[in-house]
Amino acid sequence: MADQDPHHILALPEFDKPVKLLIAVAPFYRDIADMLIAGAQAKLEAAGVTHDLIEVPGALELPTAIGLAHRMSNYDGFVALGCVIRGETTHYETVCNDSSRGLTLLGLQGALIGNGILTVENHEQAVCRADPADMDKGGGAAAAALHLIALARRWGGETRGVGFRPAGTIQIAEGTDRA
Ligand SMILES: Nc1c(NC[C@H](O)[C@H](O)[C@H](O)CO)[nH]c(=O)[nH]c1=O
Ligand SMILES: CC(=O)[C@@H](O)COP(=O)(O)O
Repeated sequence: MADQDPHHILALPEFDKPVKLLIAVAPFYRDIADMLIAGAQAKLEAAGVTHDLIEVPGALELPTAIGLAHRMSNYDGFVALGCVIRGETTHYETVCNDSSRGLTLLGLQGALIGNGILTVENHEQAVCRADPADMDKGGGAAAAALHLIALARRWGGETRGVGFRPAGTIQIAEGTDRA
């Protein structure tokens, strides 16, 4: 059950200022995407935060879409949702590795992202991981984004538009505990 999933053992952070996230979805498998969305939306609602939702064709487009939103809008964080199922060729490795690495590189540049892209061998594996009543990976990705936003607010003030600051230059926001 989702409650047993290690990604759900941290209590959701609480925020004293509004938080807005972007859920970016690659509905290559519509049924799986809908379950991931439901899990992520439930988690964000439980945390009392708002969100927008966009869709792109596939997982390979998720880093580009999130990068655009990070540069051109003012979301506090992002949830990337998708499902990659192995086919006959090596394209699976490309889609998995490049979508994941793209999100990681964006994270290192200051975009606060929870990665809910499933990389599985078959549809059955995807269903139990996407199901909010089972492993709830969509909810887990949303929770991860919220924890990163809480960290950013603890150490660096508002997250909107915050970029990656070299070590030693982070401004400690008034009233927060020093890191
Ligand atoms: N095979 C899967 C894909 N493939 C499509 C790529 O993500 C991309 O949209 C295309 O190469 C055009 O750039 N995408 C998934 O999300 N899941 C798959 O299983
Ligand atoms: C993960 C994929 O890109 C997959 O759908 C491609 O299938 P195939 O390797 O059979 O072309």
